[in-house]
Amino acid sequence: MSTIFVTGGAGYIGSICVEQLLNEGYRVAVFDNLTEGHRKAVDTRADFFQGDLSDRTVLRHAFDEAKPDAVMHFAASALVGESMSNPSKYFRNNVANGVNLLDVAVESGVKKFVFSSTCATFGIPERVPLDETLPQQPINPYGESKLLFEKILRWYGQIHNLNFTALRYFNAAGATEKFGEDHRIETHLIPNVLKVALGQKESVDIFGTDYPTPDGTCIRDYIHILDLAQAHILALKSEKSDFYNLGTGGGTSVREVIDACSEISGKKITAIEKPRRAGDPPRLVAASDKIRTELGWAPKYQDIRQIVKDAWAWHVKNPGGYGD
Ligand SMILES: NC(=O)c1ccc[n+]([C@@H]2O[C@H](COP(=O)([O-])OP(=O)(O)OC[C@H]3O[C@@H](n4cnc5c(N)ncnc54)[C@H](O)[C@@H]3O)[C@@H](O)[C@H]2O)c1
Ligand SMILES: O=c1ccn([C@@H]2O[C@H](COP(=O)(O)OP(=O)(O)O[C@H]3O[C@H](CO)[C@@H](O)[C@H](O)[C@H]3O)[C@@H](O)[C@H]2O)c(=O)[nH]1
Repeated sequence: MSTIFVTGGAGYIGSICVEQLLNEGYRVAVFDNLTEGHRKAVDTRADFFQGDLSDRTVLRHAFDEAKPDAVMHFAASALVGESMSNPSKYFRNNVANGVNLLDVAVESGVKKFVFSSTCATFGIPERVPLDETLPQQPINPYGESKLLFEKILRWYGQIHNLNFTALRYFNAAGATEKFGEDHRIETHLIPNVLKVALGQKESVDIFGTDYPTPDGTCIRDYIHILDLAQAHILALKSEKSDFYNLGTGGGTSVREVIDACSEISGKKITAIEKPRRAGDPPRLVAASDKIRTELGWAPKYQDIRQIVKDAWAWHVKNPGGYGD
């Protein structure tokens, strides 16, 4: 049985990947500083180490105890908008702290590293859907920090013989029965719209209605968290080091997301048109042929309403999130 060391395993995507890894029979050790994550989001079957990636001593201690075969690295600062006002936080956490993790992983003899990268490494793409051959020219510090780490990972792979898979996710969404999305300050579109449906917020903002898209709002490729988790489990088994774009290939505008949330919840959603948010590309949709062909990935959720349905079910059951 393999042991997977999961950084950021108390966060939104990490917690659900941990649950799916455990369901597949892996042993899991979660490492998280709980700045964004929640202790209750850590599956009770996993071991938990509270610590910060900047602290190599604590990190080494956790590796010594867990003795992992592989690392999944979800921990990061991950908000496009915040990165435009506080770039330092992004370069420190996503680059410098990531190098700490790589060093400890290599010293501990880890052979496989799976990294949460992002479509934000591409910036404003020359064409859509985005495949892996497009140039990576980020337009925000968040995307730049993830691109820097991709480059570092390639060097560590080559020099230290570390097998890696970098998954460039598009927009993660949805929930499982037990785990869902609960950020202390919620900036993401779907949970914010659902808060309006729950009566916890009066309205949701639409950031920008003058984009060159059919309805003037930004288009994103929303991928169900379970499809994302499946890609991670396939990546663990891959012997080839590589970079993959990970999305469904379908694009949904901000207005379409709001309509889907209204339909699924049966509630009227008040939306307020606001200026563009800095750092947002107009349209990001994945071409995921490479991961489908090479790793055999096959997403089960293609319809935004199915994704919203699972998110809504979780929010209705947990109106206060994880309650901390
Ligand atoms: N949410 C998305 O749509 C999306 C899309 C593309 C890529 N990603 C990437 O996926 C990963 C997970 O995203 P998420 O939405 O689950 O974010 P999240 O904020 O919910 O989870 C991140 C977790 O990492 C922990 N963490 C952060 N810095 C840490 C540090 N220095 N030491 C220890 N723990 C630390 C936080 O406490 C949190 O639990 C991130 O790397 C993000 O960049 C997310
Ligand atoms: O209240 C809101 C929140 C968001 N948006 C818009 O909705 C779209 C999606 O925004 P959001 O849900 O904040 O996600 P992104 O900014 O696209 O970023 C997510 O998706 C990226 C990949 O596209 C990841 O890299 C990031 O980590 C993750 O936060 C964007 O056009 C936003 O401008 C609104 O109009 N109103």
